Amino acid sequence: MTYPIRPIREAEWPAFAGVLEEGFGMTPHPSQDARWKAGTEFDRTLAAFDGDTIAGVTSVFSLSMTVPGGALPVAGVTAVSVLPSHRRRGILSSLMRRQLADVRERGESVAALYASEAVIYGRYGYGRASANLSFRMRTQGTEFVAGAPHDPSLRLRVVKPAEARGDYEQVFAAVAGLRPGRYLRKASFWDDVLADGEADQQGAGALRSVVAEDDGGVRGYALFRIKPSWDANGVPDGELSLRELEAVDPAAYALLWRSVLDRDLVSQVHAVSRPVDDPIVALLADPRQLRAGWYDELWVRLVEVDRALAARAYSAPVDVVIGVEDAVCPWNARRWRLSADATGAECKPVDDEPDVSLPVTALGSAYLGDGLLAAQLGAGLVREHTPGTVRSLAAAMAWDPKPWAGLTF
Ligand SMILES: CC(=O)SCCNC(=O)CCNC(=O)[C@H](O)C(C)(C)COP(=O)(O)OP(=O)(O)OC[C@H]1O[C@@H](n2cnc3c(N)ncnc32)[C@H](O)[C@@H]1OP(=O)(O)O
Repeated sequence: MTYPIRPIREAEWPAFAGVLEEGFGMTPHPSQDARWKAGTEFDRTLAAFDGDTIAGVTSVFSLSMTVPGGALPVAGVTAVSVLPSHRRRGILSSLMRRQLADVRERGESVAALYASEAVIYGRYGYGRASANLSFRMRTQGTEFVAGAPHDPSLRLRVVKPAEARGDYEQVFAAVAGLRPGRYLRKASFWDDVLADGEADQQGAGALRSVVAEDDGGVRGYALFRIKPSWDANGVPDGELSLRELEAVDPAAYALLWRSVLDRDLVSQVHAVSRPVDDPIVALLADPRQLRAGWYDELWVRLVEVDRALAARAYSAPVDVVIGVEDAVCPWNARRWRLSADATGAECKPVDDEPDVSLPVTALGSAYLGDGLLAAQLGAGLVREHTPGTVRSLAAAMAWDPKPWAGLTF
C-alpha cells in the first residue's frame, strides 16, 4: 500500500501536530503548540496521507551549522512521527527517502537530527556524530582546582530571562562558531529556550538567570530553574536544573558555574546536555562529583558525500581513496579521492582501488570531528585495504573542540 506524500498547508497544522502528539504521547500546552507552528517551515514539511488522514509526518529546519573550519547550510530533520495505527508499514522509510531527495535538490549536502531512539536512523545513512553528558551533582565537594581562573573585574547580576534576551543572543553569537554542531538560533528557537509558565506549572520552578559582566558588557549567562525543598529533618535540599550556561571566556565561565554550585538552599545541580569536553570537568578538583551520564546527540547524514567532505576543514593533511557504501542515496555509492591540506579540501570521483571501504554512516559519524572512525576500525565496521589509512583519515577528521549542538531541535 502506498501513502502519497506532500508538504502540508498551514491550515493543515492541527492534523500534522495531532500526528506528533499521538506518536510522542504528549499534550503540548497551547503556547508550546503556537511556538512550534511559528517555527515550522511549511514548505519543508512532509505528510504521508491515507485517504484524507495524515498518517505520518516530518519536517526540516533550514539550519546554519558550525562544521570544522566554518559553517554550512544543514537540513535539521525534526517532527518525525507515524500514527500508531499505521506503524511498521514503511511510512517512515518513504518519508525519509523523499526528504533526502528534497534536501539534495535544495543543495544542502548534510542533514542532521536528534533521534528519539538511537536504533532508528542508521538504516537511512545517519551516523552518531556527537555526544553529550548529563550531570547530577551534589553541591558539596565541588571545589575548583587551584589556579581556576578568577577575574576581579567580573560581577554577577540577577536578571529576568525575558529582559536579557539580547544579552543571551550576543553571547551565543560569539560562541556558536567555535564548536562544530552548534547552529544559529532563529527567533522561535530562542522563544523555546526562554519559554516559561508551562514548566513552572508542572512544579519545575520559574526560569531564572544570572549574567556575568564587567564594565565592557555581558560575558556569559546561566539559565536555570530551582525547585526548593527541605528534607524530613529540615535540611535545605533544593534542586537546580541548569538549562544553559554559556560564556565567552574561561573566567566568566568559572564564575557562572560557581554561582550555580554555591546557590543557597540548593543541594543538587542537574544539568542535561553538556559537551563531553565541558571545561567544568577540568575545573572540579573532584570530577567524580559530576556523576555523569553519556548520551548520543546529533546524528549526521552526508547527503552528497563529495560536497560535504570538501566543505569542511581537516586537522592534518590527508590523501585517501574511500569506497562508500550507500543503498539509500546511490549517487554516493562509489569511490572518492579525498585530498586535504591547510589550503583546502577536494573530493573527486575516481576509479582507483580504495584504501578503505566504509558505510556512509561512518562518514556521518566522523563528519563533525568526534573522532569515531578509529573506534569503528577497532569494531570491524570499516574495512582498511591500505594499512594506516583509517588512522590518518580519522586524525584528519577529528576536531577540537568536540562537536556538540546543545539544544534539541
Ligand atoms: C528526528 C525525530 O523527530 S526523532 C522522532 C521519531 N519519532 C518517534 O519516536 C515517535 C514514535 N514513533 C513513531 O512515530 C514511529 O514508530 C517511527 C516514526 C519511529 C517509525 O515509523 P514506521 O512508519 O513504523 O517505520 P517504518 O515502517 O518505515 O520502519 C522502517 C524500518 O525501521 C524499523 N523501525 C522503525 N522504528 C523503529 C524503532 N523505534 N525501533 C526499532 N526499529 C524501528 C522497522 O522495523 C523497519 O525495519 P525493516 O526495514 O528492517 O523492516
